[in-house]
Amino acid sequence: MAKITIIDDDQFFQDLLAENCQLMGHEIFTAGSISEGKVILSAESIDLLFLDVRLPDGNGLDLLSFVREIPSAPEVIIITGAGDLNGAELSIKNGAWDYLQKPIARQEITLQVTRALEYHEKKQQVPSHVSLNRDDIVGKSPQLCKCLNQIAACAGSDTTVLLTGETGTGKELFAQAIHVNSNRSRQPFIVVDCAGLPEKLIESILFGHIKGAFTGADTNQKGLIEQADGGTLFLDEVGELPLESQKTFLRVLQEKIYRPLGKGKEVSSNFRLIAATNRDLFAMVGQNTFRSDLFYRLNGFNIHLPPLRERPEDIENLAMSFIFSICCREKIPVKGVVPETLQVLFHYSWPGNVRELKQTLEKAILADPIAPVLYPIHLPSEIRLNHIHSLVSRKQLLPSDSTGVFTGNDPAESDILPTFKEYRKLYQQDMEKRYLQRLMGESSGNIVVACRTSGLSRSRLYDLLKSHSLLYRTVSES
Ligand SMILES: Nc1ncnc2c1ncn2[C@@H]1O[C@H](COP(=O)(O)OP(=O)(O)OP(=O)(O)O)[C@@H](O)[C@H]1O
Repeated sequence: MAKITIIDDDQFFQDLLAENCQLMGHEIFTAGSISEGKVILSAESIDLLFLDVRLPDGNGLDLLSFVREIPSAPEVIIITGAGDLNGAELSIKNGAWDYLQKPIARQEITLQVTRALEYHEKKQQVPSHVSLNRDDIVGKSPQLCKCLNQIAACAGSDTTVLLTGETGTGKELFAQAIHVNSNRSRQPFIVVDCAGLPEKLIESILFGHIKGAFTGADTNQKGLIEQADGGTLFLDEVGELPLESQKTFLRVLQEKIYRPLGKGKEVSSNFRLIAATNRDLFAMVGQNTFRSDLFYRLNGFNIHLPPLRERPEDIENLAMSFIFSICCREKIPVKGVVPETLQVLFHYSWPGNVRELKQTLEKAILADPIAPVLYPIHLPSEIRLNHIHSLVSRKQLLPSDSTGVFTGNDPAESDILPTFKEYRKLYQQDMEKRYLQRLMGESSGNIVVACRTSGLSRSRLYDLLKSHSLLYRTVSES
C-alpha cells in the first residue's frame, strides 16, 4: 500500500480520484490548497502526489521545488485544466512523472498510479540518488532511466566517457547533458566532428596555428583543443577517424599537451573528454582499423544508448514533446494527435531512431500546418504502409465484435474494403461508445452531470446508452 496525496480544490475531482486510489488499496491524504498540502507532505512519507496547477493560494507548480527536497521523493502527477499546457511541459522537464488534463478517465488514473508507483518503488532500490538536470532529454522507459542514472553517476567526475549507440539515439544530447551536469558547465563544450576532419588540416584545426606558420596563415588561429580549455571536448563519430589521424589524437588525449603550428613550445589544455560512436570500436580494434591504445583511452566509462525500437514506451512522450516544440517554433497552435497516429508511430521500427521520429513529425506538421489534429494521413506513406503490413501480417483483419461495434482494428485494413458509408458508420459507432463509456465513468453515473457535460438531453443520452448496450447504475440528483 502506498501513500498518495491529492492537492486539488475541485472537491468533485478530489473525491473521484481519492475513491479510485482507495479502491486500488492505497492510503489517501487530501488537501485543497498549497499550504494544507505542505503540512501533509512534511508530516507523511508520501509516494505519489497529484498536484493541481490552479490553487486558491497560488500556482501548484511553485510547490515542485519544495517537493524535490522531501526525503521520500514522491512522484508528481500534475493535474491541468485546458490552457495550462505550457506549465505542464515545464514541470515534466523539472522531473514531474506526468501530467493529466481534466477530464480524466478512471482507467487513465489507474494506469498512471500503477506505473508511477512501480517506478517509485524501483527508484527507492537504487542505493544513491544523484539529482540530474536532464534538460531536453525526453523519455521515461527503464532503459533510458538507466542511462540517465549513469550520467548522474559520472557527470560530477572528470572520467572520460564513451557514448555508444545507433545513429540518432541521442549521443550528442547525452554528451551535452554530462557537460551541463558537471562542474565545467560554465566553460565551453567543444564538438570535434571526426567524420568531417580533412586529414591534411587536422593538426591546424585541433592545435591551431600562429600567423605565418604556413602559406595562407594570415592571423593567429586558436585550435579546438585550446578552445576546450577548462571545459569539455566532445569527439563525435570517433570511429570514423582514419588510422593516421588517430595517432595525432592519442598524444594530446593522453598528455593534454600540444604544439600549435609554427609555435616553438608546447602548451597544455585542461579538458574533460567525451567521445561518441555508432561503430563497434572493440571489433574495429580486432580488425586493426582502430588503435587499441586509443580505444582504451576513450573507453573510461561506457554509456550505451538503446535504439528507439527497444524502448517503444518513449515514443509517445517524445512525439508529444516534438509536436509541442515544433508548433511553438512555427508559431502555430499546438496540434492534437489521435490514438491511431500514435499507433502507427508505435509500430514503426525507427532505423534512424529519435532523429527520424523528430524529422517525421516535422514533415507531418509542415505538410498541413493549419490542421488542428495529426491524423495518420499526415505521416509519410512508407511509415503508414509499414503499419498496414504489420497489421496484415498479424492477421488483425476482422473489424467488428459480435455486437457489430468496431473494436479498434481498422476496417480499411481488412481483405475487403468496406464502402465509405459502412466505414464511417463503424468508426462513428466506436467513437460514440468510447465517448459514452468515458462520460459515464467521469460522471460517476450521475445522469444530470453527464447531460451537463455532454450537452445531450436526458432522453437522447438514455437512447444512446441503450443502443450501445451500455448498462449503468445511474444517479439522478444534481
Ligand atoms: N531522449 C531524447 N529526448 C529528446 N530528444 C532527443 C532524445 N534523443 C535524441 N533526441 C533528438 O534526436 C536528434 C538526434 O540526436 P543526437 O544528434 O544526439 O543523436 P546521435 O546519437 O548523436 O546521432 P549520430 O550518431 O547520427 O550523430 C536530436 O535532435 C536530439 O535532440
